[in-house]
Amino acid sequence: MVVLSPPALDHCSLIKTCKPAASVFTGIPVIDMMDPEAKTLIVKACEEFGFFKLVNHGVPMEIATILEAEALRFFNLPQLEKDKAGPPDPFGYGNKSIGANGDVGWIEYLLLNTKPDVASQRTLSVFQENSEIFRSAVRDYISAMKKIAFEVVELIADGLKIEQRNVLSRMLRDEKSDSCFRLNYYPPCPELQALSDRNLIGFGFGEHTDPQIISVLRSNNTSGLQICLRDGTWVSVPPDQTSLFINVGDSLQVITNGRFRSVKHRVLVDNVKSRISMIYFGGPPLNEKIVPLGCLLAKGEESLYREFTWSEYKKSAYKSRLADCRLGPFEKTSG
Ligand SMILES: C=C1C[C@]23C[C@@]1(O)CC[C@H]2[C@@]12CC[C@H](O)[C@@](C)(C(=O)O1)[C@H]2[C@@H]3C(=O)O
Ligand SMILES: O=C(O)CCC(=O)C(=O)O
Ligand SMILES: [Fe+2]
Repeated sequence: MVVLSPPALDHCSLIKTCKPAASVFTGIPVIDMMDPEAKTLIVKACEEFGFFKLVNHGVPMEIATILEAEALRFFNLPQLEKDKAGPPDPFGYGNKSIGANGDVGWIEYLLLNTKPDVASQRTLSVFQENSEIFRSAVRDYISAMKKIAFEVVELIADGLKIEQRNVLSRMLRDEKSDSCFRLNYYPPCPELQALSDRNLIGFGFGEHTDPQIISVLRSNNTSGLQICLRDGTWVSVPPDQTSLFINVGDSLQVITNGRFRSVKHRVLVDNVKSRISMIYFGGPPLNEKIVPLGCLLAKGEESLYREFTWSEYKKSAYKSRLADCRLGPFEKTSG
């Protein structure tokens, strides 16, 4: 933690020392969803990076553009109005505070339920005139993201040569699937200018892995997202508002017995540009057992993890800090 002289930064907890800026990475796997080889390339990307960019995905850009405009309209409302939609317990508006265990970032967000016509609808109606436009934009976007997530995990099953291609998608398709949706807004942080000489970087969202099976992310054209490569190097992901980015989550790491790795990622803020991102987190039903698929285990290979349900994992994950290794307590070696 760095203590800065007032009045520049009353939010100095959001600023951490950092090694020199990560380089822009040109090696992110790009998967064309229409490519007949997509299934094989997706598996390779999940093994090597736990992350890839999806193009030719067929989601009309307009759906994202409309939602982005509505979200910006919300985040530009007076603070008192936005606060009416909070706190995020579990769904609602959040500001700087991430989760319940002391993590902070230079961020505002809306956490929403992915089930049509429930909490998210109420959250969105609290504050806005014409909130039906926002609600329907959220509904349309979530429904497009669900389709993509189902297809991606079915391609994964194909690529892994699993006979039952719905072995993963059935968990996301289940009406009890515990998925969620997040709209993140990272306002520009002008004070960062003064800090750049001192090698200081502001975090919008600190490093973490996503706990679910798979996350589907779309952002505007502002950079900030970084991923951690297998060798521990942090690299910047070039933004691309027309593409979708897929993250392997902790649950998929377990289901593949570590063959896929959940990707560590984080978001840095910019001093002039705001970033907006929208993420669908595809999770299993609460009572689902998260165990390696038998067909993926080689003869004699044992699970690296003790058996647990998504409900148990989620309970434990939500007690952790962002940067914690959430799978640690479930690894067999840790007793
Ligand atoms: C600090 C936390 C925020 C988080 C719950 C947690 O205790 C650890 C995981 C965090 C995370 C990361 C991915 C998603 O953004 C999220 C909604 C999730 O499911 O796990 C967040 C949680 C959150 O913001 O509440
Ligand atoms: O905003 C982003 O690009 C990533 C945010 C993120 O990792 C999250 O919400 O879990
Ligand atoms: Fe994340």
